[in-house]
Amino acid sequence: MSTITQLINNQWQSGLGHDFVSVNPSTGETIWQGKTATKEQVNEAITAARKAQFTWAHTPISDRITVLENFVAQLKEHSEEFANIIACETGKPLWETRTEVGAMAGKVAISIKAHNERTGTTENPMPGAKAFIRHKPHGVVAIFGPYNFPGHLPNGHIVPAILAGNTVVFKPSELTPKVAQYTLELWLKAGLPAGVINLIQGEVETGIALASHQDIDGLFFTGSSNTGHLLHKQFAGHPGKILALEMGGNNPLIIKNVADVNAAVHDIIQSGFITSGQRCTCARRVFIENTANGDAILEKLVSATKNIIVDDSFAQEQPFMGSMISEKAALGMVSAQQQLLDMGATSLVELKHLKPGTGFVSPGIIDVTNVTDIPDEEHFGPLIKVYRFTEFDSAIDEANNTSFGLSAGLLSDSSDDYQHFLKRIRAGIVNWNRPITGASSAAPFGGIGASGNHRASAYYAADYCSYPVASVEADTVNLPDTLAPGLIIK
Ligand SMILES: NC(=O)c1ccc[n+]([C@@H]2O[C@H](COP(=O)([O-])OP(=O)(O)OC[C@H]3O[C@@H](n4cnc5c(N)ncnc54)[C@H](O)[C@@H]3O)[C@@H](O)[C@H]2O)c1
Ligand SMILES: O=CCC[C@H](NC(=O)CCC(=O)O)C(=O)O
Repeated sequence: MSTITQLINNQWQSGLGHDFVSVNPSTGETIWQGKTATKEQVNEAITAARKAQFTWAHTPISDRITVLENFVAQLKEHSEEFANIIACETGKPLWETRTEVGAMAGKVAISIKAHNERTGTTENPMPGAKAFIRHKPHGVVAIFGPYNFPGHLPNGHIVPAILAGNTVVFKPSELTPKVAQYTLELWLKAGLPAGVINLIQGEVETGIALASHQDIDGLFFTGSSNTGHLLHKQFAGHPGKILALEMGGNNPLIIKNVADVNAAVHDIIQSGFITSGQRCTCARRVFIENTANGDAILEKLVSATKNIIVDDSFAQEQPFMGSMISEKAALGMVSAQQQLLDMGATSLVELKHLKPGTGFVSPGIIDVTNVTDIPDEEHFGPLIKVYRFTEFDSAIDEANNTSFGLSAGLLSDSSDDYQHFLKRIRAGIVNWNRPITGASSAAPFGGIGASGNHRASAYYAADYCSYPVASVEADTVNLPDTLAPGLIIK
């Protein structure tokens, strides 16, 4: 196992901090070991990024795109190996990690289109001059990634950032260093110039050293709301630095009048349990109408949930759910469930930790209809909280009764219901008769409130990767035909 795990100025080097390891959560086996980057190494990475930035920004865009397209070719050539590495490090099933690698490759063409459409150059004639709108990169940006999509989500910041001419210092989740290292190996094979993307591995103290460094021009973050809030406080008093925050959610899904019970159950399961509930867009709160139709949907949901296959990433018969990211995360879900039970909730399907030393849990459903004062928290795992409702408007009010606002959805056969819902619900992603997970990279992606700071990523990532420059330009300096009143120039 190599411990040369930091990439600074295209040179691999060992961290000079303390040891840390990455564990396959399905087996408990150590699959990566290294040392954290020290403050000095973070500084070195930022210096390398700074040194490379002007040249990179002024490299013709066609050449920058060539590097990105080479990266896509590398992803395609090594897709199976990469999907295996993501599966080993996250515990996600192989079918899902294959889609993650596919999404990474797809990101490049989408980002190029978005870059041109949203941040291109425009020119307009005006009397005696021309008006231009151009865009410039911010400079050196720090990128922080989460563990649940350790390839795809940092990639969603990195690709548009370097396309726009920024250089990057990337700090991945400490739970997924191996995926990050492999990603950078592919970038190197793609012909990445020195200093354009630097990889800094480590735990919280490495993150703090990077986020608080005075020489970064911005920080693009995907991760938990707690960390995002800390970063936001840290950036207070630095209005010139751009901070893009993509955080968690306490996402509602309302179910009302659906004739096809199986279809409704499918969309609830896809919303709540995909990736073992470890997607920021997962439905945490499912509101089911108190009708015979609601009863039938809940009954089917309970039986289908009990039949969900949970197994190893590489099992011959692929499971719907793999392991959670760690045993700690799995035990955290068991204790969140217990907390709700202690508050008076009723378990409909118990979430169980399946195997000591691993992150395997079975999915759970808990009825919280009669519980008051449920904490407005994101339980980042496969536990659906069910609320039964009678009045649609009360369900919408309760759905909005959260500090978060990432995703929300309605399953209903009535378009009037959807129009009613759409006008009232507060979230950045609002779906009708589709799961609330699985957002498209070709659309803006982000939430309001505690879920983000109005700098949506995916298609709109282009917006926070550069700043607009408005210019009025003329070839020569000319005296205007008419001067301002009181002005005499002879
Ligand atoms: N909205 C989105 O696009 C989106 C996508 C995926 C995940 N998420 C959210 O991410 C969370 C799960 O990911 P996670 O647990 O890896 O998130 P996290 O907040 O624990 O970690 C994210 C990154 O921040 C770093 N970090 C942690 N504390 C820090 C600090 N004090 N200063 C600087 N850096 C610090 C981590 O090392 C990691 O690189 C969930 O809440 C989920 O909803 C959001
Ligand atoms: O865990 C959070 C991401 C969930 C995922 N969203 C995206 O992939 C957004 C698209 C992009 O960033 O390109 C989902 O909605 O399932």
